[in-house]
Amino acid sequence: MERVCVYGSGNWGTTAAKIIGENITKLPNFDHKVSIYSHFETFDGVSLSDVINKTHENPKYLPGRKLPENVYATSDEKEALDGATMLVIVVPEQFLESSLRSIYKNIDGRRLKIISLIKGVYIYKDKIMTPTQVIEYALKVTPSVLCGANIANEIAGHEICESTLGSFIKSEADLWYSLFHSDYFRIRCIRDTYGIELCGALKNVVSVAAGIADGLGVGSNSKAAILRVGFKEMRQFIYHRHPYTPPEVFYESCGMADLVASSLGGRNHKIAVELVKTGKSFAELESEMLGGQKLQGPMTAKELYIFNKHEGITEKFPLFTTVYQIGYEKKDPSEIFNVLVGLKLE
Ligand SMILES: NC(=O)c1ccc[n+]([C@@H]2O[C@H](COP(=O)([O-])OP(=O)(O)OC[C@H]3O[C@@H](n4cnc5c(N)ncnc54)[C@H](O)[C@@H]3O)[C@@H](O)[C@H]2O)c1
Ligand SMILES: O=P(O)(O)OC[C@H](O)CO
Repeated sequence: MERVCVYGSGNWGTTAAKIIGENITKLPNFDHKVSIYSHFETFDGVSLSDVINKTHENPKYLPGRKLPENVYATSDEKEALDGATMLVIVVPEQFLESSLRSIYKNIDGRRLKIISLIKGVYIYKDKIMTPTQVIEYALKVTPSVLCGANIANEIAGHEICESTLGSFIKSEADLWYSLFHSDYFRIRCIRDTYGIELCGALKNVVSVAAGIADGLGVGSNSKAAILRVGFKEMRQFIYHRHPYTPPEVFYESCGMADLVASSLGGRNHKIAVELVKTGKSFAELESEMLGGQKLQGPMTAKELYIFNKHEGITEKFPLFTTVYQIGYEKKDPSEIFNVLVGLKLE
């Protein structure tokens, strides 16, 4: 019998629990109860997990969407993980390492099947690592990954979309597929994880660039040019790190589609528009506008910059570098268009 725990009760974590809670009641060999680990916080003076359990709604991170009654939240990690065999890790990248230390302590050496829904990267000295690599290092399992053009609020409203499930273990991919795939959330599986995750992280930087372009009030042609350069830098960076990345990674939901969706309606895009209009910092805008949700794009731009500088390759990634400089070094936002340069036949 499999038992599922969703680790994280943010905007996407709550939506993932909703999808799984809806699907799981049709699946034999699964405990139909799904736990959500909710980092302790209060909402209107009451513990958020108590509010979720009483109202079947997460009013802080996914207001207005009912969760199925078989989904329950707890801020007691031991309770959330008790008996779990399958773990969905969906915390903002800034909390992954501390979360893994707690998970390690609370699973008593059990080997869990894990899937990461996180979009971000980590720099350790001269290495750049993806969330599944960090999880693998900490918990000694090979996680799968789910990543795509997946703006949580739309999926919670059952709007049709696709997502990419990456795994190297077919039996686990089949289980994750049965938990996530539905009429409105269409899962396509491929044999990869790192390329998929790097797409998910890097597109956040490109969607910041797209937001900067929109904040400057430019038209569709200019924005499309920024997306073209961003997509090119994503491919170049991913092949630089993982030369054997399967090409379909770029053409599945986790690649091109996520880049487009995030650059039209994601949080990174929205905040970047305001950065240009108000001159405030990403940190100020995040706390003023996101109600506790976390931005990943600016952080990833900084991590990429540190890594690329160490490798001596910042000039090969002018868009990634310029996003970092606008966000952290007060470069003028209009300089984003300096990444569009002419090209003559050789
Ligand atoms: N929201 C989306 O549309 C979406 C879609 C696809 C992927 N993602 C990715 O999913 C991941 C999680 O994003 P999200 O939208 O669920 O979260 P979110 O941005 O809503 O973040 C808030 C979460 O952080 C938790 N938190 C705050 N402080 C913490 C701490 N000290 N330790 C642990 N947790 C803490 C909060 O409890 C809450 O669950 C991110 O990597 C994001 O890029 C998000
Ligand atoms: O809202 P964003 O910018 O964090 O993007 C959310 C998802 O990654 C879209 O797929």
